[in-house]
Amino acid sequence: MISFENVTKQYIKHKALNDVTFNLENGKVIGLVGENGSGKSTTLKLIAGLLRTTKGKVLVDGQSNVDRKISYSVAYMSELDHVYPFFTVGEAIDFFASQYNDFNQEKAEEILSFMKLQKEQKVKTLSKGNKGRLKMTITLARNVPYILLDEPFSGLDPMVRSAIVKGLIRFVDLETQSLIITTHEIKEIEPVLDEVLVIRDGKVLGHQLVDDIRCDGKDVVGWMEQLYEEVQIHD
Ligand SMILES: Nc1ncnc2c1ncn2[C@@H]1O[C@H](COP(=O)(O)OP(=O)(O)OP(=O)(O)O)[C@@H](O)[C@H]1O
Repeated sequence: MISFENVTKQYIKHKALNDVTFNLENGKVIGLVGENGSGKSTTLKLIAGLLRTTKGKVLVDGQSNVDRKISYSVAYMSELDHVYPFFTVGEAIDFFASQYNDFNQEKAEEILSFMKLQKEQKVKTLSKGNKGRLKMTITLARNVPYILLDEPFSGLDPMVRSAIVKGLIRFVDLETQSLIITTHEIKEIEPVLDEVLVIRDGKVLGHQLVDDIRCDGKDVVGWMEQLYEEVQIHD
């Protein structure tokens, strides 16, 4: 389980997260959504142990996010390009396999083929969308309990987005893994989501099981619109 206990994260003067508390249970696909600058990437970076909290605690299976052992539990796909551009796709896969004991090369090959990437292609010649596919491949190929994807679908052609969203779920074993995704593509991702966490101005605006949203006769976008309307009335 991932727990945020009264977490504040302040960058110089700005509070990206402000006294946030929530728990994310294991074995789920969780969408972390909200407007630009609301604090989604900061939340993922805290879980990945890349940032320290200003106040409060982030715990992953009871262990502090800044404990070095966190890297054995969490695979994090950043928004940034972090793959050496002069590698071929195949060399990039070999490199990450050499860096992580939990990297499953066979699974990486399967995901590459699903993503329609050729091993001979040079990383620097890949389009933005294909670089994203490669980063997703590298992250999903790790056998770790928590997979974090930061904006994995940006740059992907809208025509293939839904197919990729549904396909990538095949590569996550929800018996042993959880998938947490930040995204603005809510409609495309909704079919695979178990739970949604909405962040607004560094606060949790809503946290709900998708099944419960559907029981109320709404979809995720409709539910979010209602949340935003309610908060605007109170602002
Ligand atoms: N390294 C940093 N230094 C200063 N401010 C930062 C830094 N990183 C993020 N911020 C600020 O913190 C706030 C939250 O940023 P964050 O990247 O977490 O938002 P986000 O919800 O992921 O946004 P987006 O959807 O645009 O990616 C923003 O106001 C952002 O400008």
